[in-house]
Amino acid sequence: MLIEETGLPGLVVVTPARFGDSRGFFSETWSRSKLAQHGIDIEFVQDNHSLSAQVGTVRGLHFQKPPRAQAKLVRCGRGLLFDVAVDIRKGSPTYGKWFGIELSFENGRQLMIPAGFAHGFVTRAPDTEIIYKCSDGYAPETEGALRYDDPDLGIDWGLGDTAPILSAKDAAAGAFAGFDSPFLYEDSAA
Ligand SMILES: Cc1cn([C@H]2C[C@H](O)[C@@H](COP(=O)(O)OP(=O)(O)O[C@H]3O[C@H](C)C(=O)[C@H](O)[C@H]3O)O2)c(=O)[nH]c1=O
Repeated sequence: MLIEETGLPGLVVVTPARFGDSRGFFSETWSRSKLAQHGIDIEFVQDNHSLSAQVGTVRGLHFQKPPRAQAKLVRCGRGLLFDVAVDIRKGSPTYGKWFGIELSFENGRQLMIPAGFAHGFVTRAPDTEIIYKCSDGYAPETEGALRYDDPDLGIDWGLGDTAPILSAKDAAAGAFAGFDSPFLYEDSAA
């Protein structure tokens, strides 16, 4: 398992080993003990899996507020996506900064997103499936959202002039300016 830093504290790229043979490959896509050896000990309680049929589908930027905040371990089961995490932990040295990475079945990469980050992605292939583990269950009453194209976040989704496919919820998401984050850096780092 390879762990790579991203420049945003706590946000890392995880690439599990793949054991290839004449049949294909085997990979432990999640091992609590192996992650714990790298200081990442999270009890995941829910797996999510979504399919986005069209290229240019944007889901996000979403988070659940404490006490139902979710850490996520994100991977791509099929297709290609650009996964983005935004540090929204007040007091963080990288508050308001974002990191993005292409995840695909082929590259086998995963993004380990601690609580205190907003999460979103854009699809770059048809019929793209995202699969991710969450450290708390679904609590819609605690959900928050920020606009994917917020000028203060300045995320480069690689959409060019293409208008994304958005849910009504995401089209109505709030601005980062004036956002009163419920996350404190020390809380997330705890
Ligand atoms: C998140 C979630 C949703 N749902 C139901 C609620 C709706 O009937 C339907 C679609 O929900 P939503 O439009 O919120 O799904 P996404 O836009 O993919 O939201 C997710 O997208 C970003 C990328 C995330 O990181 C979050 O996990 C999550 O916010 O699934 C559930 O039953 N359980 C759940 O945990």
